Amino acid sequence: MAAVSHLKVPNTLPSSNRRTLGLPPSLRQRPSVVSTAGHATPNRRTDVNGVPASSSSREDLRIGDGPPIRVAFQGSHGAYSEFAAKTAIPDCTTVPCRSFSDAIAAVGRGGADRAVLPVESTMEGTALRNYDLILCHDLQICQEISLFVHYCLLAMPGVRTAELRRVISHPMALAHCGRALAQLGLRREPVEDTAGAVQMLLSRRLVDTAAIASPRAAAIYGLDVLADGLQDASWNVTRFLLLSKPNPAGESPAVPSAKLKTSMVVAHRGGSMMILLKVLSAFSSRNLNLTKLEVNNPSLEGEGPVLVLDLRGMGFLRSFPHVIYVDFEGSTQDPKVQEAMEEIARFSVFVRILGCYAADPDVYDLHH
Ligand SMILES: O=C(O)C(=O)Cc1ccccc1
Repeated sequence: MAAVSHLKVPNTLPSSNRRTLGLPPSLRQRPSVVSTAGHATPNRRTDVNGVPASSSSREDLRIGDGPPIRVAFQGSHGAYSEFAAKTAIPDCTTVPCRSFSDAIAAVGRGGADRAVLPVESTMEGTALRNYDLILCHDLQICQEISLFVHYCLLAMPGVRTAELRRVISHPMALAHCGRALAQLGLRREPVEDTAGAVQMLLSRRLVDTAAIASPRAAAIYGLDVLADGLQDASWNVTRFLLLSKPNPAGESPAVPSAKLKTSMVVAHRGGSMMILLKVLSAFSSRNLNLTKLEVNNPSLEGEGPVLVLDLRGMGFLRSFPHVIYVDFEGSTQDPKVQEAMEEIARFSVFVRILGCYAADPDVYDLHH
């Protein structure tokens, strides 16, 4: 995906979602944070009907009356993506994969039922190239989950900070802890994933190297936590999407109580600002709330056009220099949404719905 300039529509959460759970003041003004403290699997919010408010009914129907849902993730056990999967579908079985592409391929060949991908974080918006993968494959977005990510500095038992010379972790983790790592004077080396970095410390018995990973990874692999909360920003949230094979009828999830959300990509002929205004108008004129609006920026060097799989017929990849990513509250079953889509189709080159799923504005916190 071309680098995306961040014209982001702030997350406007309905006031009813603003619940705090005794969190430090710095988090109070944010969306509610759901505590997972002390739970083998995170506790779940349910609505008045006792229906888990944020998972689609398909997941809950399968839980208890069929084999566990298998969720493929990139990394090793203890990776943040694995925790995101366990938070989204507590009874799932996780399937570690070498890369995000492998996680998607696992769903395509039936080795997993879902793939979970980190797609954006509060620190640098959609800096992750995982939207490319979603656009290039025929999977659909079926669930979202946001994690408050705590980065810890882990080292082999007994190693002291003064003995460290370098630190290894997933590129995003290294980026999110830039200030702290600069203060520690450690040389940063990116590896596949955070839990994989921990395994590397162990397998190579590295005593001059630390890893940035989750508190869970420290517990799983028995490493010392030399520091916690290394992230530069006090509010460090990563949003993950769960992908599944398209449901045959293409219908929206029958989720009785939660708000539905739709993600889509709009390709256009250029003149982004004018197109942007038209997209905004198509929704605002119908009181449809956007939760994400980002445009690509093909003028940035090294950022080519965006490849999108056109699902019509046998499916073929198309290349678009100008695209806009939109998430909005509502479903394609809603007549007002259908009117907005028809209006957008009139001035764009191509529109693809990436998925319709239960909106989950809460932020799940590993620690609290
Ligand atoms: O490497 C991991 O643990 C991942 O799951 C990728 C990641 C890295 C940093 C924040 C969120 C997800």
